[in-house]
Amino acid sequence: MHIAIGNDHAGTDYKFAVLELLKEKGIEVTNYGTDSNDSVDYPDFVHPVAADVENKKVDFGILICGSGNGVSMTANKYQKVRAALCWTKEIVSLARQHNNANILSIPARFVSLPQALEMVKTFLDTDFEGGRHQNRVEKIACN
Ligand SMILES: O=C(CO)[C@H](O)[C@H](O)[C@H](O)COP(=O)(O)O
Repeated sequence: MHIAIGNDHAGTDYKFAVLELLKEKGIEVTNYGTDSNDSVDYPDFVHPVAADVENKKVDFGILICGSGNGVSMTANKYQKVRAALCWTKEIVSLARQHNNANILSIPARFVSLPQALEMVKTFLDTDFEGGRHQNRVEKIACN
C-alpha cells in the first residue's frame, strides 16, 4: 500500500505521529509536508496529495488541518477524489464502507491524537462494501 500525506501548520504534529504509525505498519508514504509549525496555506499541501490519488500514483491520501474543512474542500475539487472529513472512527468506517473514501481528512484541532490514530487505522482496515453503494459513488463525480 502507498499513501500520500499532506497537512498545514495546524496538522504538523499529528502528521508526524501518523507517519510513525504508517512506518510501523510497513506502509510506503509520500509526505508532501508541511513539516513546519509556521503558518502556511493548506491548498499548497493538498494539491499534490489529491493529484496523486486522482492519478492513482498512490492508493489513499491523508490530509490534516485544523478543522479538516480546508483540506477537504480543496481535495474534493478533483473528480476522482472522495475526501471524507471524519471525527470518529465510526464515521471513518462509513466513509470507506459506503462512500469508498480515498482520502481521510483529519480535524487536528477537534480530535485527540489517539482518536486521530484510531481513525487512520480504521481507514486503512475498512473496505468499500460496493453493492447498492457502487451506483451512488459513481454519481458523485460531475464532468
Ligand atoms: O481551513 C481551515 C479552517 O477550516 C483549517 O482548519 C486551517 O488549519 C485553519 O484555517 C488555520 O487557521 P490559522 O488561524 O491560520 O492557524
